[in-house]
Amino acid sequence: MTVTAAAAPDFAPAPHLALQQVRLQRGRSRVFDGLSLSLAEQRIGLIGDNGAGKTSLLRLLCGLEVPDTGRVLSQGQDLHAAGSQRARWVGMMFQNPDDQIIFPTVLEELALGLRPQGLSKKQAQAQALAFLQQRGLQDWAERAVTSLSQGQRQQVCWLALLLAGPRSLLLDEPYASLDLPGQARLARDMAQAPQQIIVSTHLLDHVRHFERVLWLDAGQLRADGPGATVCAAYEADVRQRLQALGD
Ligand SMILES: Nc1ncnc2c1ncn2[C@@H]1O[C@H](COP(=O)(O)OP(=O)(O)OP(=O)(O)O)[C@@H](O)[C@H]1O
Repeated sequence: MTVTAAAAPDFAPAPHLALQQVRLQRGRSRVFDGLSLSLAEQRIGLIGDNGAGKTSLLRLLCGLEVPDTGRVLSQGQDLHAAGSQRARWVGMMFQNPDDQIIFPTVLEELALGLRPQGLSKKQAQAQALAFLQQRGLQDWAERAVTSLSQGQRQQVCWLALLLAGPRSLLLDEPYASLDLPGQARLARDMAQAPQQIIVSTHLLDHVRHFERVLWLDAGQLRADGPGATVCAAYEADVRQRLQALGD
């Protein structure tokens, strides 16, 4: 059996997420105050300082945060009204793998993402095993997630998302714990994935070549355009701020 990630994508030709006048309060922070965005490109980067709102934006886009006012749409449909169908539209790889992984073994975790496609537990586990075998990772199938390093757990999260194959993949700091080979593997997988990918990162070289990068600054869109242009503008701003501090 050949199992490719996202083997049966159900996305329309142009995956399209959108925020309409979104206001979001998290704790005491007013994170977004009327943010509107249309996200149609295949590769979108999110950059900006700590606390700028990158994770909050990704959480809104996958339905983990509900806006206080405004709407989040996927292909024109309200994300929050979609219920369980949402898992076929968007999936997120968390910054901290322990926020994502639910099951004790790698195989069970990977199989979970296939269940929304209507597969039985047995069918899902068989597909997940075939997927691991194709990648030479069959030894991982029965391994306890707790026995994996942080970077290996992050890899499991990526594989689970890739296998589940929603039409938009949201990655929050996916490179944070990966070694250099792991980063290269992830970049290669991303380049080959047919889905829309939105990735938040502080490692600008991973998004500099993207067709679109958003620079978030205190919940506002500071710049929006081709990766090379927006990354250069952010770097220049950081240099200027450091100079002003006398560093
Ligand atoms: N669980 C939470 N409860 C309350 N406020 C939060 C919570 N998580 C984030 N915030 C606040 O929301 C704002 C945006 O945080 P967010 O995590 O989206 O930023 P970020 O750009 O992803 O930062 P980083 O680069 O550090 O990951 C910050 O002011 C932060 O203090």
